[in-house]
Amino acid sequence: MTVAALRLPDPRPDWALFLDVDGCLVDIAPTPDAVVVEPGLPALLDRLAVRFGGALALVSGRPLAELEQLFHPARPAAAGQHGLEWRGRPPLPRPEGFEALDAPLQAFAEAHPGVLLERKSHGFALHYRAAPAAGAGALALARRLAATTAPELRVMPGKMVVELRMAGADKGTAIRAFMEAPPFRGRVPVFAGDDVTDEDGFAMVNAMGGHSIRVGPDIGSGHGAPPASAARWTVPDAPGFRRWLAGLVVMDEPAGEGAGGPGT
Ligand SMILES: O=P(O)(O)OC[C@H]1O[C@H](O[C@H]2O[C@H](CO)[C@@H](O)[C@H](O)[C@H]2O)[C@H](O)[C@@H](O)[C@@H]1O
Repeated sequence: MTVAALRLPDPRPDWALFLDVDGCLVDIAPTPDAVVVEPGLPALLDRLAVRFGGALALVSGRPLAELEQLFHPARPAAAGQHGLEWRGRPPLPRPEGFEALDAPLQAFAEAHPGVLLERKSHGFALHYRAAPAAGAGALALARRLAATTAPELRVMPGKMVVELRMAGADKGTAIRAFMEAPPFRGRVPVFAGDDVTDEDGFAMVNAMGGHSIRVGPDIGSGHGAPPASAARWTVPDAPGFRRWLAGLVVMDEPAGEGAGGPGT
């Protein structure tokens, strides 16, 4: 099993940066719309994009429109909804049974005070951060709906959330797609994430000879024991990750790999 190293890789100008949003670029907040973007962050993203030859992308579970709103006036490359949504590409058709999910999910939210239903164009998220006892029920409901009503949807537990999203893409396939074209092609992929939903991204950059960075210790979804993470590097928290990110703007010329490299 991989054991994440307790430090971060030495930066190199030939990196392509892939960044998760919640829990990395912004701290986890009580509700999705309560997150706070640090005032200098949009400008930092712009400067990093320049630093890495344009090879910087957000890879998030959030819809693209929200990413653009959050980081305005910066508008970095981005894949939304866990790799299902791409700027400039026609939206995918909605999966069979999608509309029929709204009513039972909304009924669950109404029956469990504190549970919040987030609607996306190709998925739903039942947030139970304010009602942790509802987590098991939310997961059971999502599994039942996926099995009986919408077979193209996948159940994906995350941080105090159960997501139902269309199959066919994930953060790993999103990173691979970015890496197939300029300005990403030929670079070393580096992906940072904090949640179990980021594991596909970690596995992909590992397979491509890149760096996987886990932000924070609690990669688990809250459902049972935390799964082992494929990430090879780790940083204790999101503010620490953002400090490291800020340092990349002023990095020296190629330093090579740090002594010892990541833990294995
Ligand atoms: O892939 P990400 O960019 O990390 O997005 C994952 C999900 O993040 C949001 O939910 C999470 O963050 C909220 C705000 O901090 C928090 O309240 C919630 O408990 C977390 O699960 C977002 O609402 C989802 O749509 C994203 O898929």
